[in-house]
Amino acid sequence: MTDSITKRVAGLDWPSIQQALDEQGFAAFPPLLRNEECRELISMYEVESHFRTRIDMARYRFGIGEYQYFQAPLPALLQELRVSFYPRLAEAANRWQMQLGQEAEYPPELAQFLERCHEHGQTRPTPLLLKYEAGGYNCLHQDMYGDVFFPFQVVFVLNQREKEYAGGEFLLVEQRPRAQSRGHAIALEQGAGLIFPTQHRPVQGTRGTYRTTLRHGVSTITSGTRYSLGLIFHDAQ
Ligand SMILES: O=C(O)CCC(=O)C(=O)O
Ligand SMILES: [Fe+2]
Repeated sequence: MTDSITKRVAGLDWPSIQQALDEQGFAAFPPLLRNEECRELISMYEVESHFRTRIDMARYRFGIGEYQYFQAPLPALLQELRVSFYPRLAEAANRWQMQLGQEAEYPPELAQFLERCHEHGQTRPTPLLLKYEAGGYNCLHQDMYGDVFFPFQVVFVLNQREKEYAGGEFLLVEQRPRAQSRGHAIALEQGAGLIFPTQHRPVQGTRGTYRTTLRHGVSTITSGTRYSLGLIFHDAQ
């Protein structure tokens, strides 16, 4: 009973995910990581040698909490997640480019995309673990780390909502041109994830396609501790 991450990712309902991405810009999927895998990721948080950088969010006024960027080589589980999510998201990314009248620019495999990052001096891995305690939060932001960036990222919540923490919804705010912004608060179960846009998404209007701007964050954790795993596909400068 050890079906691989690759198999589990292939087994997600991709037609519905692609449709949700096109219609609302983001797509949640049911638990993909098992409880033991979530526990293992959480326990990695304390092992310094896994990480290249630790950020105390308050220090930069990013929020209250902390996160650490994994160091290369990534743990096998993360590498497999990044490699297996990428091709389907590249499909969506290229579809969105076409809708905006731009060229499909994302190669079909992660390795090719990372080569492009490396050519632009972006060589440091970006997958990260985040940890927030009661009172913690993550301000609305975007995660670009250089000229080259992938238009989607994925986040997983690693512990049990309502049992181990409360509050701490994932927030996504969409800024529409010449209109007020719309917010989504998304609660994720342990091991479940969300695919969301890094910066923009195309929306079909009555007079053609336009772009909205997205920012994401996390609402205040009201009790307990919340850990999450951020899967970012572009490397950083
Ligand atoms: O903790 C979260 O759910 C948000 C993580 C985040 O900002 C990211 O994955 O880029
Ligand atoms: Fe983020």
